[in-house]
Amino acid sequence: MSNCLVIIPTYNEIENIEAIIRTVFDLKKPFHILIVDDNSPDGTAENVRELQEEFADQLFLEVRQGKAGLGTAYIHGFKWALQKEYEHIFEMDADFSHKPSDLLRLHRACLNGADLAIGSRYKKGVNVVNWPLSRIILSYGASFYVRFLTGMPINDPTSGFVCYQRQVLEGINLDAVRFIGYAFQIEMKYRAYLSKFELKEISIIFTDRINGKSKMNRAIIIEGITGVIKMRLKSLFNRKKFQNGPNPTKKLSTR
Ligand SMILES: Nc1nc2c(ncn2[C@@H]2O[C@H](COP(=O)(O)OP(=O)(O)O[C@H]3O[C@H](CO)[C@@H](O)[C@H](O)[C@@H]3O)[C@@H](O)[C@H]2O)c(=O)[nH]1
Repeated sequence: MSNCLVIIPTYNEIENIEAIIRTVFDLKKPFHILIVDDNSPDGTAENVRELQEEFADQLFLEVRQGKAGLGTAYIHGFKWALQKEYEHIFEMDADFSHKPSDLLRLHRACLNGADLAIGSRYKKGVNVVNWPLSRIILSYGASFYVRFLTGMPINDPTSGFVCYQRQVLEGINLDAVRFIGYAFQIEMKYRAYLSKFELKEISIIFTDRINGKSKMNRAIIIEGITGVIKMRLKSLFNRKKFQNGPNPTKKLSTR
């Protein structure tokens, strides 16, 4: 039994899914993988089912009815993981924009005491390869915007490459998480930050996908811009709702 689960949300990732799964299973650490697929029309889930015959005890699949957003896909995955024994739960994109071998670096940071390790594109300059300038400006600008509004000392709050200690997910009220697009990444980090968990950024290089398409759209951008202001105001007026905090009774023993 592995104590590390990598959650990969997928929508139309047929060109990447098999390669990313094989690459993670080839790493030195025995990771498990949970794919949360939103009934992708391109047959991503069927491809995963075929691979489950080869990786029966390591590869899991949850298929939802339709495209319902990256945020709710992760919440679904977190709840699934918390019903099992996993101690470290990772988020990673399916498209190789996050280098699977960096999972080991995020894991090490959590083993060394971080509650939440963030694969950070902006910890040391701008480490993004092959994104158009407009996307870099949007993403980098978003980091300034979030830091300015929330005061959270994180250079890459929208990063989708993360390792959570189990106790962080147990300490956050997952049913209260509101964002469904990429702003979900900001909300999770903000809730963890307000709950006094230790967040640590690990510098990574993010390389834009070669295969398939980004699911970024206007609604995701608008949710990010307006949602962060609402989130900040809510946290000012009702801080307790954001501050579940570490729950010592739920902490796992160090096995
Ligand atoms: N199940 C599910 N998966 C989804 C959905 N939308 C996107 N995904 C999956 O989520 C991952 C990230 O989506 P991309 O569309 O590839 O993201 P990106 O544009 O490259 O965005 C990156 O930058 C964002 C902003 O900095 C990050 O927030 C995001 O996590 C990612 O790293 C991919 O595995 C994609 O299939 C959805 O509605 N449902």
